[in-house]
Amino acid sequence: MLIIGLTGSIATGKSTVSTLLSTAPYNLPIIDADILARKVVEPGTAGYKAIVNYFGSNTPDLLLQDPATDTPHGQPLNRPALGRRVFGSTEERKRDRHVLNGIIHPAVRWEIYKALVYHYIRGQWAVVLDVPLLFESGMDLICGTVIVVGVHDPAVQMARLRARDAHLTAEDAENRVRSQGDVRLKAAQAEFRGTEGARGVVVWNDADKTELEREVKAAMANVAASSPKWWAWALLVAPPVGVGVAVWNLAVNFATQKGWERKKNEEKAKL
Ligand SMILES: CC(C)(COP(=O)(O)OP(=O)(O)OC[C@H]1O[C@@H](n2cnc3c(N)ncnc32)[C@H](O)[C@@H]1O)[C@@H](O)C(=O)NCCC(=O)NCCS
Ligand SMILES: Nc1ncnc2c1ncn2[C@@H]1O[C@H](COP(=O)(O)OP(=O)(O)OP(=O)(O)O)[C@@H](O)[C@H]1O
Repeated sequence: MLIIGLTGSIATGKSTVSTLLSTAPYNLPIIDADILARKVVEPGTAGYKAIVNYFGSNTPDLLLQDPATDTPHGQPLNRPALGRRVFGSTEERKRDRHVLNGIIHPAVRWEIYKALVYHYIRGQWAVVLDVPLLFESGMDLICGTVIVVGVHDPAVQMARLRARDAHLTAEDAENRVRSQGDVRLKAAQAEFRGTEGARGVVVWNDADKTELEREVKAAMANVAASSPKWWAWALLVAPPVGVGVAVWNLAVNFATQKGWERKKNEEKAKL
């Protein structure tokens, strides 16, 4: 089964692309890390308790105060309020973001592994792993292909974010954009994996949605040519070969990650 990692930066169009990939003619199953990140902090979960323990004492509006949303396990998290605690570039925000990631990411990773096994057993030829922090969390290691959805112009990204999330102030929106790496760098990292053989693919989303559909079609033609369906089924009926190929992929991705880090360090040293 081909694991297609889908990433980008905030509001660059990942969800729009994953919606396209989940419908005809692609019909791919989607594992959405944002959805899982909500599930693992629902009232009553270990993640919820850890967040309330750490952030509760100095975030007065951490929980929603609306009786309509109460559950038997407690009041749900007030996500915009938590977002104000963790998005931004001050040391305090970075530290709090690190703590929140440390609570949520291991739980999300576990949910992702469970979902991958489920789709593998069902004989899917490919599955899309929609993870905003794919590179940062190291999950690109397990992906046969990484698709980065990017926009060249940060102003377009900001305008789309503000239009979609009207409840965010300009400062909130700036903080969210600054909390994620530059999407152009992520695009370069995808290309570094190798565009031939579709290990890394970049979908630029500066124009309208029709153009985006065209970009996605071209990207998926490239991916399907590099990893045909018969190959996924061959791996399913011969598990030892499947395991061998998975180990080989991991090794290649690990070497590529190291190569990318070396390249970035060399570029930094030149400055
Ligand atoms: C802080 C939270 C509660 C804010 O929730 P809210 O509903 O307002 O935003 P939402 O979850 O839809 O996130 C919107 C976008 O922000 C970006 N983002 C989310 N978390 C992070 C993070 N830790 N670091 C950088 N960017 C992030 C992603 O692009 C995401 O798609 C929430 O984002 C969260 O729990 N983040 C930590 C978990 C995480 O890293 N999720 C990303 C996938 S694992
Ligand atoms: N090509 C486009 N033209 C116009 N609007 C677009 C285009 N692509 C996406 N959008 C809009 O931009 C907003 C952000 O897109 P989307 O939600 O897909 O981004 P995302 O990368 O998944 O964001 P997040 O990281 O916050 O989850 C949405 O309102 C979407 O409808």
